[in-house]
Amino acid sequence: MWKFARFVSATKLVRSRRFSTAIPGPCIVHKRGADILHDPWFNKDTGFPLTERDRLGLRGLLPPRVISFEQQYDRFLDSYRSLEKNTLGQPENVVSLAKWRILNRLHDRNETLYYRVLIDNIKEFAPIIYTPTVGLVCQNYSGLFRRPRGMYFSAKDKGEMMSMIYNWPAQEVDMIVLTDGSRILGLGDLGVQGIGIPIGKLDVYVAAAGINPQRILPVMLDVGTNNQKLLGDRLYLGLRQPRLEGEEYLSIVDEFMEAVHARWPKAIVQFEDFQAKWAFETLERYKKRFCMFNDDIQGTAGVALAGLLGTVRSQGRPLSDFVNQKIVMVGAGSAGLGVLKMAIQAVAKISGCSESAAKSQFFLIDKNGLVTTERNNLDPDAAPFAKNPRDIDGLTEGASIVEVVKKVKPHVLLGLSGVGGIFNEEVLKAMRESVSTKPAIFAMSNPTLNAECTAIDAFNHAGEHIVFASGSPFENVDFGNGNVGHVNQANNMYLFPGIGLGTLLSGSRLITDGMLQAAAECLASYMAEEDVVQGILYPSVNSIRDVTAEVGAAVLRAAVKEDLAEGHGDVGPRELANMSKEETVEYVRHNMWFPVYSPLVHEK
Ligand SMILES: NC(=O)C1=CN([C@@H]2O[C@H](COP(=O)(O)OP(=O)(O)OC[C@H]3O[C@@H](n4cnc5c(N)ncnc54)[C@H](O)[C@@H]3O)[C@@H](O)[C@H]2O)C=CC1
Ligand SMILES: CC(=O)C(=O)O
Ligand SMILES: [Mg+2]
Repeated sequence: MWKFARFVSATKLVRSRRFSTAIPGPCIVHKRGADILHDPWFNKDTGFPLTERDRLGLRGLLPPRVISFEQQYDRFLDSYRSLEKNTLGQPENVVSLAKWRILNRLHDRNETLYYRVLIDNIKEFAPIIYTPTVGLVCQNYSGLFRRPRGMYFSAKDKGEMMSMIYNWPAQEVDMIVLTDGSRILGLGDLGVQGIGIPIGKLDVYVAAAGINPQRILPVMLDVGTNNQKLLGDRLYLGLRQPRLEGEEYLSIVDEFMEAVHARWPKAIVQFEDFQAKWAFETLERYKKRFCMFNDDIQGTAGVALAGLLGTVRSQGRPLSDFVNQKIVMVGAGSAGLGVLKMAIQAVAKISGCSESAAKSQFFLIDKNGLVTTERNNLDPDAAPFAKNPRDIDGLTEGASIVEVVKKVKPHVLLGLSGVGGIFNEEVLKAMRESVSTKPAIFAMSNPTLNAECTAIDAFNHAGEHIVFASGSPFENVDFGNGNVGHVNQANNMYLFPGIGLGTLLSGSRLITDGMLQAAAECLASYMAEEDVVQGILYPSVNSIRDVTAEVGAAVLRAAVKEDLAEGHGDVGPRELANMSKEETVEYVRHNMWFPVYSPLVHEK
């Protein structure tokens, strides 16, 4: 079988220069000829040196001229730029899908070049392989489908998963992203088409955390769909049946988790884009049994908390002032409730008060308005955050967003509702009355059209002095007076890669609240004071590998502190425990996979 460590020794050598001349270690390959050209992991296209063409039976299968990696890289970017030029003026969706296609074709053909292009240009390509374009790809998946990527387990596979898991060709898997397609971004139930999300998230894992792409596995758990349009679509590729519910549903997820654990006991499973009820239920069910976390609940919470603490700093106030910040949360689903829970824990920790006392500053709104204890059929997951009518003078059960904002005058208005434009002009103008010197508006829903407001509307209506963050990227806003409104991207992509990598390198078999809190605290303290006072709460996506190294190290050290670190590869728990903070960051950085062509050596 394949050898997996081929790039590790070369990592350091290559990082220092864009195209190093240092020779990386060899890679053993067990195939020859056209089979190599058709394997995107080994394929170098026209980059195979002549000696390698001879050794591997490739002579005559390629045009004679050898093209360097650097030339291939430039050639790809040139064709990408021509595509941009040729599609000028066409509808945005058409252009985005064309860009996704060209990247996807490279991904299918030559992984080394694909990931190199992605890593070097992450800010430009993240919106294509991740939000917002990945949403469009999921919506059009059945039509775009050319070849499978990842694994598909369906309700029809019940009883077979333990053997099916061995159909995956790689011997080792470190990172799995799993979805059931029931809540894809803010786009709802997309059934099997949601596979685009695990694929996109794992691309971010490779780019940001340097997880070896041979050790990743995107997974779709197809338990049916309740999306009538898809059920009636003749091209739909998933099971044509309503979603399984109750014990039937859970037995499928159980079987999958057992199968993964049996083959790869240390693989980390990231649950992604499950509808809220199953997101919460599966997290409680598995978090003490398997190495897993829910990104929408836990990753988002950490990123949002870092942003909320940033807004306190941006007001020039000490972090201890977080306890006095009034926060209106719009959206009581997996993401919104996850954020509330973590933020309330932070207030309790900072102030030393009980969690129930810490709740007083938070107001929760869902599709039926302000959530209070007077609500009929109050969702049990939201119940702990429901307001007692006695404590909300002048507001009643079901009050609208604008009513709550006008009355509370919050420091922060945070949207995780999935409803585009819900922070309308009236709501944004009401934020002008905020008690904060720098009111903050977080429109965190994805993709772009589902954002609660646009950046332009936020600055126009709420004022140029606000702090703004969105889940999908927007351009900074030019006020035309020499000033610019900075747009932050508040997206869990700043945390999940570090959570995964830190856990992997620690060798922990669980992901604890302590490890997640360490990740959030690390991100919260990442930005320098001079940036934060200008409303820059998160680093540029361009520095995502640096952020991930820090976050990964924080997670690893938390695992060591909790005595959960069993070590990874040759590095045992004692060595991990003896590393200083700086050494841990360097260790994490050093273990990031980096794409370069290695000499291929054939072995039978
Ligand atoms: N920026 C980021 O990193 C992340 C963003 N998200 C985004 O957050 C959104 C929500 O995700 P989940 O919580 O998992 O979804 P969900 O479906 O579990 O929850 C949505 C919530 O919004 C509420 N809601 C719906 N319509 C509303 C309205 N008109 N007014 C007020 N509230 C309304 C619902 O009652 C529900 O409580 C999605 O768009 C998702 O893409 C999710 C995770 C991370
Ligand atoms: C970013 C993300 O995880 C979501 O929108 O669901
Ligand atoms: Mg998600």
